[in-house]
Amino acid sequence: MTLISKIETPACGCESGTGLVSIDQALSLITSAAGVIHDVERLPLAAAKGRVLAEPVVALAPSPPFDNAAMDGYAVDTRTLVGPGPWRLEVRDRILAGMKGDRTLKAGEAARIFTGAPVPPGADAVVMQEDIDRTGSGILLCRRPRPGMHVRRTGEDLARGAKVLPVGRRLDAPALAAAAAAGLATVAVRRRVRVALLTGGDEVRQPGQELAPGEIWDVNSFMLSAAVETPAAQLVEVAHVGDDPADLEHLLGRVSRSADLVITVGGISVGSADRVKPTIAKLAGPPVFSGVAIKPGKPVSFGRIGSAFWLGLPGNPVSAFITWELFGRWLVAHLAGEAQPGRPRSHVVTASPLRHRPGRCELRPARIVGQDGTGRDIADCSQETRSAVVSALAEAHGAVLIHSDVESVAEGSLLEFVPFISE
Ligand SMILES: Nc1nc2c(c(=O)[nH]1)N[C@H]1C(S)=C(S)[C@@H](COP(=O)(O)OP(=O)(O)OC[C@H]3O[C@@H](n4cnc5c(N)ncnc54)[C@H](O)[C@@H]3O)O[C@H]1N2
Ligand code: MOO
Repeated sequence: MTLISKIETPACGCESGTGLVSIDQALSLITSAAGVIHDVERLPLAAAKGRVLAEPVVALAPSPPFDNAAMDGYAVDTRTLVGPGPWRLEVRDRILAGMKGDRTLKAGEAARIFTGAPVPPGADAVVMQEDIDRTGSGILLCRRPRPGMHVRRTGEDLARGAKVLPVGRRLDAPALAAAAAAGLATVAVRRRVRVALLTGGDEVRQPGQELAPGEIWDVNSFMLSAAVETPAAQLVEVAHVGDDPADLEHLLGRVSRSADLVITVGGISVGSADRVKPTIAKLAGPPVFSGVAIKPGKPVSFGRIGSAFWLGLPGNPVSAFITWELFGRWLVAHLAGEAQPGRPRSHVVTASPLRHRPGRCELRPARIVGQDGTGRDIADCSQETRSAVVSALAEAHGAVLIHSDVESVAEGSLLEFVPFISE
């Protein structure tokens, strides 16, 4: 079902007796719980980039709307070229893109024509200007053109009424091109998913502030704000809360009334200061899942708070980023109504042998460093994933997936690759 599930065999071990769910179980629990946000808005095409269609796009007119030249050259009627060539044709008319071009071509005539200009009545082919010889006021054709040559036929791209884009299609550049070619001025799209991002911890200060002993600069709010905000998802609140559970409870209660998705970062592990899960339990009862057999990111959890969904990411920045990429993007794509959430599967070969401690499936940040002789990407990564090493993240193009039961990966082995998305 998912890009991960196809490669994750039952022997993977993610499921085995750990009290944690597998990656695939987590994705499927998210899919079952997260319904599409049904609110729809109509936007001008220019404002719809990255949004998800709530109604199909249907062509209002054929595209192209008239037969037109695919090349700069001469419009001719192949039916009037009798006998063996060469044929001399007198050039009448000069038809540029945007002109009517409605004068009928007569036998023995050609019309000068430019790319995109309407092919005049009577003509059935366009000969490239490179393929003729000019002779005074005429042209000399040495080779017989094929009927239809270099003519873009009315409706050959889209017929009137053709279904161009389905509900659930994200309006990327090619989809916007298709909607524009279909003649739509506006499109019906889902409203943006409203996301609240709550980071935590008394030790966290803003970059630039002086650090007292034991304090660190905030990484997560910058990293996740940048990752979360997309055309389909809108950050409605970014807030930091200290370790006082009462503050967290108050904030969660408030943002869960205005957001569709509340993301907490940190405070989700087992320490006594890790107050997110008890607070969520107090406010909303048990989560849908609490912990995934994945490294990094084991404590990642998912559930509800009131009418909002809750995604609890671990505080270690690498763990937070990987779990966002894997589970957060999946969740947002479902809420946004994307018909095909997830990303195309891809595989890479490893640049060097890898060691792995069996237990959890690992997503190890990796950098594409070249291609092998068969064109496959070669991924380089370190011998371990360290969940607080942010510098490794900045160098990575994505993460390789190492199965939980694997102890070593030989150089050149094929591994699934999860690219990091930058929008
Ligand atoms: N006894 C156990 N300890 C831990 C376990 C465990 O199973 N048993 N799991 C470890 C794993 S795995 C992870 S991942 C972390 C997750 O911890 P939390 O989600 O509770 O996160 P925190 O403790 O709040 O923070 C972890 C780490 O990240 C730093 N941090 C937090 N916020 C930020 C921020 N905004 N910017 C930069 N760095 C941040 C924080 O200072 C900590 O160093 O738990 C392990 N422990
Ligand atoms: O699962 Mo944690 O993210 O390894 O540090």
